[in-house]
Amino acid sequence: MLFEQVVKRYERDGATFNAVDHIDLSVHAGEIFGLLGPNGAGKTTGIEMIAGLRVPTSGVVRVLGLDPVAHRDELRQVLAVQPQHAALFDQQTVTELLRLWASFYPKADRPEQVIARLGLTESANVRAAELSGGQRQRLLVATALISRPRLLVLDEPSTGLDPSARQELWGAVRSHRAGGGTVLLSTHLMEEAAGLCDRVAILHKGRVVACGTPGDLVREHAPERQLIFDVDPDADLTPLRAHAGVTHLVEDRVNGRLRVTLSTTDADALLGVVSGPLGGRRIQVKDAGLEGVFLRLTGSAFAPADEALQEA
Ligand SMILES: Nc1ncnc2c1ncn2[C@@H]1O[C@H](COP(=O)(O)OP(=O)(O)OP(=O)(O)O)[C@@H](O)[C@H]1O
Repeated sequence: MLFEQVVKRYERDGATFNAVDHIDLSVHAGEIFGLLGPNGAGKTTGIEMIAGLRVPTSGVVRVLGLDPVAHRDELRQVLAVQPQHAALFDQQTVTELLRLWASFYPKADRPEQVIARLGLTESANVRAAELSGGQRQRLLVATALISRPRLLVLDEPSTGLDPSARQELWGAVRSHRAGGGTVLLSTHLMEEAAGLCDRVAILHKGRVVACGTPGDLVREHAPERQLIFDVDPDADLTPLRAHAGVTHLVEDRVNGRLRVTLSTTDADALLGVVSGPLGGRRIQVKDAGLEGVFLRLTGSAFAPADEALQEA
C-alpha cells in the first residue's frame, strides 16, 4: 500500500482545509501497520481512500499495485475493509451473514472458523439486531477477515471490546499475518499500537509526524525514563542533581521518607547510584513509551483503554 503526496481537501463553513495533507506512506507486505492520531487527524479519511470510497484531491494512492478508484472491483477480491460503522442485515444471524459474505469470495474461510477465532461462538445463532456493541464490532471484523484478503484494513477494531475480546482480536490479526496477509489498522489504544503493530505512523492534523517501529519512535522521540524511589529524609541528593543525565527531579515527603521522582536519559547508570550508595528502596522504572511519543508529537494523550471502551 502506497501513498505519495496524498491530499484530501474538504470544505467546512465555506472554507477548505486538508484533512489529509501531503502524506507519503508505504505499508510493506506481511506487516501489521498502525495508524495513530488524535480525533480528526485524518485516519478514517485515509482508510476510505484506500478502500476507494473517497477520491484523493491530489497525489497517488496504490493498493496492492492498483488504483482503488479505477480498479475497485478487482481490488475487492484482495482487499477487505472493516469500517467504523456499517449497516448489517439485522434480521440475519451471525452465521447466516458470514455465510453470505463467504459466498462472494472463491477462497473464503469457513464461517465457523472465523466465528471461533473471534470468540463469537456463543452468538453464532443470534440475529445482528440483538448483538451487543462489542459482539457487533467483532462481527464487522469477521466480515472483513472471512475473505482472507491480502490486505486487511481495520478502522479502530478494538472500540467497544473488553480485554479478553481484544486479545482474541489481536490473535486473529496475528494469525492473518502468519498466513501471509498484511494488516493496516487505526487505533486509539497505546497497548494495541505498541504490542500488536510492527510499525506505526502517527498522524496529526492530516500529516505524518512520525513513522517507524514503536521501539525506534520511543528511542528517537521519548528516550527519557522515570525513576521513582524512596530514600532516608537526610539522604544527599547532590550527586543526582549534578548528574548530566537527569532532566527533572522532584522530592516529596511520604510517611517520614523522601520519595524522589526523576526523569533521565541515563537510567542504567543512575539505577546503580540509587540502589547502591544512595540506599534507594521501592525503586520503580517507567518508560515514557509510545504514549510519551504521542504526547510529545501531537500534544494529546492517548485515550485510556477504559475511555476507548466507553466510546462504543
Ligand atoms: N465529508 C467531510 N466533509 C468535511 N469534513 C470532513 C468530512 N469527513 C471528515 N471531515 C473532517 O476531516 C477531518 C479528519 O477526519 P477523519 O474522520 O479522517 O479523522 P480520524 O483521524 O479518523 O478521527 P477519529 O479518530 O475521530 O475517527 C476532521 O476534521 C473531520 O471533521
